[in-house]
Amino acid sequence: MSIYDTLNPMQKEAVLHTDGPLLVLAGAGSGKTRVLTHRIAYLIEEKSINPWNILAITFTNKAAGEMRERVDRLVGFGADSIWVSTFHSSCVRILRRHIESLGYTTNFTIYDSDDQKTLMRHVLKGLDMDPKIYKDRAMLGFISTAKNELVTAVEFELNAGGDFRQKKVAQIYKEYQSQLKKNNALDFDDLIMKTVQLFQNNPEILDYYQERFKYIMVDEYQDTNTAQFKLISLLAGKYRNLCVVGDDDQSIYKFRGANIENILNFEKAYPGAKVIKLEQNYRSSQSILNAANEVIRHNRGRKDKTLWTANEEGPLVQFKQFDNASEEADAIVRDILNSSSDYQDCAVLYRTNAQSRLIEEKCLQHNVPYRMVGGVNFYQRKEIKDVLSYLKTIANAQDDLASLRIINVPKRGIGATSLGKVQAFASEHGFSVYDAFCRAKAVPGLGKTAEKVLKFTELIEDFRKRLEEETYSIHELIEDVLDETGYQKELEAEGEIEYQTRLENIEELINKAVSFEGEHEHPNLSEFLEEVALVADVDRMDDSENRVTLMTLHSAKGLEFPRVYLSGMEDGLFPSMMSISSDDKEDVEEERRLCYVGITRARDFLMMTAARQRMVNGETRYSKVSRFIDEIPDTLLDSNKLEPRLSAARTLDYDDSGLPWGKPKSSGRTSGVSSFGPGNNSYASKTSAPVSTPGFGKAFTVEKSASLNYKEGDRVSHVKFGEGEVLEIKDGGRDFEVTVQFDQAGVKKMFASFAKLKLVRV
Ligand SMILES: Nc1ncnc2c1ncn2[C@@H]1O[C@H](COP(=O)(O)OP(=O)(O)OP(=O)(O)O)[C@@H](O)[C@H]1O
Ligand SMILES: [Mg+2]
Repeated sequence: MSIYDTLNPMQKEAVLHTDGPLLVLAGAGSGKTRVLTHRIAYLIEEKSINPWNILAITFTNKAAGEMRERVDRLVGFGADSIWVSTFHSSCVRILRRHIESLGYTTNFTIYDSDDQKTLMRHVLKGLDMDPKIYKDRAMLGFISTAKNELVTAVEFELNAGGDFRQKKVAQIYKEYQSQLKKNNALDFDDLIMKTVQLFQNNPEILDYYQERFKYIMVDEYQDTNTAQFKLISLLAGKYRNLCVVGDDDQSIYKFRGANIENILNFEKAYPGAKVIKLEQNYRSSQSILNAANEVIRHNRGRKDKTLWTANEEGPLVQFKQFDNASEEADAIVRDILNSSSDYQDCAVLYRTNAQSRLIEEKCLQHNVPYRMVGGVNFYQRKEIKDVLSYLKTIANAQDDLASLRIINVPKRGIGATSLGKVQAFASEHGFSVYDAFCRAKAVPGLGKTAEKVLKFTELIEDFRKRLEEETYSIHELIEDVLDETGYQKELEAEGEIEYQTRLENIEELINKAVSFEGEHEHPNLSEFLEEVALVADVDRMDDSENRVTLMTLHSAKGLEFPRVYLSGMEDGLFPSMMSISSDDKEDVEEERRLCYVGITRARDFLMMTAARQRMVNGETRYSKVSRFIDEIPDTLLDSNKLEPRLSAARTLDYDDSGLPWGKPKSSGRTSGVSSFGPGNNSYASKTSAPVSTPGFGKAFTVEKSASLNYKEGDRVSHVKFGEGEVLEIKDGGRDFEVTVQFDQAGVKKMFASFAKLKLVRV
């Protein structure tokens, strides 16, 4: 039996249609991604296309890796010469070869959102603009939107006309761009836009890539923006062998400039295009698919399509409403424990990153291993950014942000005033900051500080020399940087817990370097930094371990899990408050698509949950059940939503604002939430007296430390410090502060959620 026999007739048709434009427009789980992988195999095996001539674009690096693996399995050879990568990674590869024609050098740095913010603040300061009026995030937002639409700073200025504010933004955009250039750096949006410019200005380079990529495929096409659309149009312009697959119902990146028209107008942009629709879902049970179809049916302005499945009916979709978010999280984790599923088959999805904290805590409490995708991105952590800044300075002397970040980390007695002088000197002579550091003696007024600065540059130069030796590896470099710069010593001085966590993070970076070295024949530092800059959050998921996955709905796109929990189904959270209060109806529709994405990640089992009461930004919010739940007929739900339920109140007490909380769900549609705050109940206060809960006329007492499974006087154990006795547990606001007398390590004070203490049963 050939691999193509495992496809249904429509899928097969899509695989066999290799020449000319093709759009596969189909709902979730209908095998779009599978069509792409089989198509690649078919091109190579049956049509004898050179793998070298194939370009496949995926949405995340993880998806790229999976696709490569699947193709590898199908064809068994040649897969490594196919370009399977994200838009950003493909553009980086192209720019690394050709960017010089745009006036950058090929060792350019890629700025992440933190770097962008730092740079923006610097720009606003330089332009003497009030950061309260011109907020860095808003300005970066305008610039990003412009870039996604391929609008340059100059065009932006022209478009601004007489509009005062727009003119100011134009000025900021211009300066931001010139600072990027000065730092030989590109932001993420630049990667696409510069590649488009490169192709537009250099027909011979475009021609080279058109010849190279004779067959182009794009997954998740509904989330491409104008710049990406242009890029693809340029590349496919000559041979038109372009196959895109997507689902207009899963377009969830409008806020990043995704243009749903790209998919809806594909036939206009590519006259004669073949369009194939797939209607059979292979992923989900009938119950799950029914619920998904019901929700998405409520969107207007969509191409009508109904998915069916031959899969089993499976259990009804569950909906459970809890009194508060802590109970919700607790119930989810308990349900995972009670199920017979492997941890790795379970995913907990949420609308906002902030929701993950409670779920994480409950996992820790119940000893359920988990991996969190997103949240505080590993690479955003201070110590990681510090070490990477050293590496960036070593790799690229033009990266001012990096050099400025570490010149006085660890402390070298080089103050802000001295740095001001160096920067002034640098801009006067057109040097990078690092080059100015090297000429510290010539910087006016630097005095004795010059020596200190030169010591730093000597160190950097020394590292560079070592790197020239072939036997010297990146992970050795990191270790030497930690040691010889005194960075590690300074960390040690911060206190045990801080030091341990930070060091563990750095160790993880070293591990990353080691595996990078294993994967590359000639590992080089710039490439390592590039790979690190491009790891989207979702790429940190490691399938090899048996862990529950916690992730936002956005990062779950394209993935599937046997058992899915969709948490926080509350109006005001999901759909978000912003979408509800927006004048644009389309905003709630985008949230609804996100809900559809969430539901359709599940294969066999789906539980949706809501909390009546939740802390949001330090305020207690009382919410009604999400309208998306209302949209699913009761017959399709196994639900407790109509039963007013009194909490078992194990862990929390409630604020006594005198306001009703979470009225039992009414049958009418709701259009918002009430937010009362600030609440006083992020955790119950230890000293709190029994409080009465309005609306229920019943009082309950709460034992604060109930959410920890140990108390003062108990024996506990810690991964690093071993066993000890709990001396004190204090309410530290967001977390408990626990003081422990360890047998070996002495007295330590730590936050409960970080310390991960385990009760030792004696
Ligand atoms: N013809 C088929 N026979 C058996 N299984 C299939 C078939 N087509 C797809 N599948 C399976 O169905 C699941 C969903 O397929 P795939 O991920 O390709 O769907 P998709 O349309 O890309 O979904 P999404 O819209 O979520 O990205 C996968 O587990 C895939 O292996
Ligand atoms: Mg897919």
